[in-house]
Amino acid sequence: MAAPPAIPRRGLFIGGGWREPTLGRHIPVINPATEATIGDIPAATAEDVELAVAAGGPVLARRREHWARASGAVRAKYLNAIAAKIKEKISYLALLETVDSGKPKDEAVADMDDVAACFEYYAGLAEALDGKQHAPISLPMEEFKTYVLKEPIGVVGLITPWNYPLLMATWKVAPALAAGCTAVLKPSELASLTCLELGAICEEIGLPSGVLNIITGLGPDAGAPIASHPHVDKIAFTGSTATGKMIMTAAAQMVKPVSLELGGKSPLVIFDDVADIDKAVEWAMFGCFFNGGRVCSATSRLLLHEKIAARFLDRLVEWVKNIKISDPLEEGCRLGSVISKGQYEKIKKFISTARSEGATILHGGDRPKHLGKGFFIEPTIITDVSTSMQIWREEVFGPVICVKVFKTESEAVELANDTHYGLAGGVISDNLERCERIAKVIHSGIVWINCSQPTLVQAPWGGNKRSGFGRELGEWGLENYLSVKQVTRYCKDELYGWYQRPSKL
Ligand SMILES: NC(=O)c1ccc[n+]([C@@H]2O[C@H](COP(=O)([O-])OP(=O)(O)OC[C@H]3O[C@@H](n4cnc5c(N)ncnc54)[C@H](O)[C@@H]3O)[C@@H](O)[C@H]2O)c1
Ligand SMILES: C[N+](C)(C)CC=O
Repeated sequence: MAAPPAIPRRGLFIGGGWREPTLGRHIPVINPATEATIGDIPAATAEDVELAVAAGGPVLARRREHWARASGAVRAKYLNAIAAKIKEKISYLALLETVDSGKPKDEAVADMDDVAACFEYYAGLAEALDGKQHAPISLPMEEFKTYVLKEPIGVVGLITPWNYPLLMATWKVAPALAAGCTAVLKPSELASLTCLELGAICEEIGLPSGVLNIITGLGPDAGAPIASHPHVDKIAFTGSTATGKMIMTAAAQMVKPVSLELGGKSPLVIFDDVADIDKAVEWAMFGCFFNGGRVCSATSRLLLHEKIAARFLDRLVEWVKNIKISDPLEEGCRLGSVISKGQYEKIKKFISTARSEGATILHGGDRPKHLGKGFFIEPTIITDVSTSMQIWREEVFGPVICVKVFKTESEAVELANDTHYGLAGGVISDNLERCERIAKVIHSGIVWINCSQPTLVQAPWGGNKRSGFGRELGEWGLENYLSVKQVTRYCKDELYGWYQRPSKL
């Protein structure tokens, strides 16, 4: 088993340096796999948000202007330097995230790889942005010439969740900085350690002070003041639909743009023509048990064609029994603990409600017998589910999959779309025409064919309906932080000639 990492004690990262929170409060950091308190993080309040956003006053404003006016190529140098430092510290950061969140060490390493790749990708887009400035607009007249500038939106507030702590922050920080924005990042109070280390990395590479500020603390105390701050020009939020609504309400008071990446209850439809059942089973598992199911896009509603349902479920149970559930620092762990006691209790309640509503717990549903301590829950498969049940309708955000059986393609589509959410969906079939047909009619921002969950930094990410709006990643991620300015010039020597020239007296 890997040795637990040393936990650094950090302050808030404001204006390029570290500060104790104004009110001196801290939040304990609990390793959810051992229940031990391993450190603490600062609990910021509105006073600290004020410092991060505005208290730098004119000096900070000048620095921000400097960052905004720097060429994309200059900003790219800093982003590449951050990526290089992440790579240098990858094992340490991964271990830190493992003990902070309970996710398996191997998954944390993969996340840190993605973090570095995301900074590198947006370094590339920052450079390319220089070449896209002054793009001419074709006009049907000669007296005007128009071009377009893409300018940073300004100061952005980035509020992020605990499921992929540093990666979800990076999806926002990297494009925001690439665009020339300055940012205040507020990670989740349940997993902030690696985001604070990002502050240390910014310090090490000499990122101009005030460009990225990192405020840790509780949502209502440290997140809400960012959302409602008059000098924060945009909010990018990833988290629950309930919090997303509050953020949108606060931002609306100042007509502040928001992008919202919210929850999901995504379907995975599996047809009877799959020749290789094990291949489909593995994707179904990846879709809902990877990262302990704490994935916004988890395909947590499994739809099985009636002809393969029994065989598929037998095989799924066999595979699931084979998952190594252990302290996430152990070699080969594939399911760690959930994030907190609160989340553990919430997931147990989902399972007991499903049981009391008449569903069958086909597998799992409890704490694994070999683990006496820590917030562990077995991978859980729930069958005999009806569409009115809570387990079908609400996001669990844990290792719990619910199953329904269908007879026809149209019934499968109807069930797949039977949700207020619209983040992702998947279809597995050996008939590619059928897959393409279904990809078109699933109401979601992402559709996977013959797989579930691959996430590519180059491709757009985001949802419809109550899963939010706006797209992260790819060029869409950069556009989130850019404002488009039209510049139009009148270029004839003569008068425009609409009004009559007064006579010269
Ligand atoms: N769509 C996506 O890409 C995506 C990705 C990851 C997670 N998620 C969603 O995130 C949720 C899980 O994350 P969570 O439990 O951390 O969500 P959450 O909504 O509880 O918290 C998210 C962030 O918002 C902050 N916050 C809470 N109350 C606030 C308030 N009143 N004002 C401002 N900020 C506030 C929290 O401190 C945290 O930093 C799930 O619903 C999941 O689906 C979505
Ligand atoms: C996209 N992903 C899976 C990395 C994060 C969503 O929760």
